[in-house]
Amino acid sequence: MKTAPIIALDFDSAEKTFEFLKAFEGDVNVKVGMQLYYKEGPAIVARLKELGYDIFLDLKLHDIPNTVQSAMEVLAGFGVDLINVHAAGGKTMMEAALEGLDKGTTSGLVRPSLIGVTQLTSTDEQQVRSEQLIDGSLQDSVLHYAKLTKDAGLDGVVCSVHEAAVISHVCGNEFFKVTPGIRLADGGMHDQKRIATPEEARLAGSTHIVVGRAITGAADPRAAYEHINSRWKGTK
Ligand SMILES: O=c1ccn([C@@H]2O[C@H](COP(=O)(O)O)[C@@H](O)[C@H]2O)c(=O)[nH]1
Repeated sequence: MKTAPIIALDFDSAEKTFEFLKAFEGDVNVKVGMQLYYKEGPAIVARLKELGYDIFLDLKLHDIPNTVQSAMEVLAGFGVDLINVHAAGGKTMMEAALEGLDKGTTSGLVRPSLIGVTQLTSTDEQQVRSEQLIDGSLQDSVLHYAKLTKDAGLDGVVCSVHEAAVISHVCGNEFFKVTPGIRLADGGMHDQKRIATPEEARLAGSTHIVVGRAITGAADPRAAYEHINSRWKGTK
């Protein structure tokens, strides 16, 4: 997947999605999440692919290993570039996901990169302790999931910018650190807890940033994208 920001297409219809994308060429990366996928199904992925976008299919699979393996075998046929599971599903589940992807990547296809979600960027320290009953810190938990993900043979993780540097240190620079929760300094947090700016993401060693509302909710989404991209790349 290209290193350009990944735009989260959190829309409720194909119509709104393609209206939004009129301002963008096929050279941006896009993310199809649960809302759009559940509404439009595999057809939305096929249409985006035809238009040349690099696609992150963000369905965050989390089930027993056999189910995840079978689902991944199907999803491998979609030809997306990046796909994910919840690391909390465990090492065996992640290995099964990889096996499913390998099996479903038939000739003419390239296996999508597979990443594990560590702790959602909407989760904070307090929730980790009181809701998940984890004794250690949130960073320890994220790092633990990152190591588990690497041991399972995956290509990287979804984490926040705040954990990217320590994950690079332990799992290597090449290991994907895909970081949502990106906000401009004057932007609202919405439901996110572990936010950071594009500059902070670059300096922390994120390999990719995922940006939704800071672009899709902007008065001029194309200008917002260019602004975020230049900060991410360090050209402004
Ligand atoms: O930990 C995670 C994992 C996934 N996401 C997804 O990224 C975007 C972020 O949208 P914003 O509007 O920029 O907040 C959204 O699609 C989430 O499902 C995440 O935020 N955190």
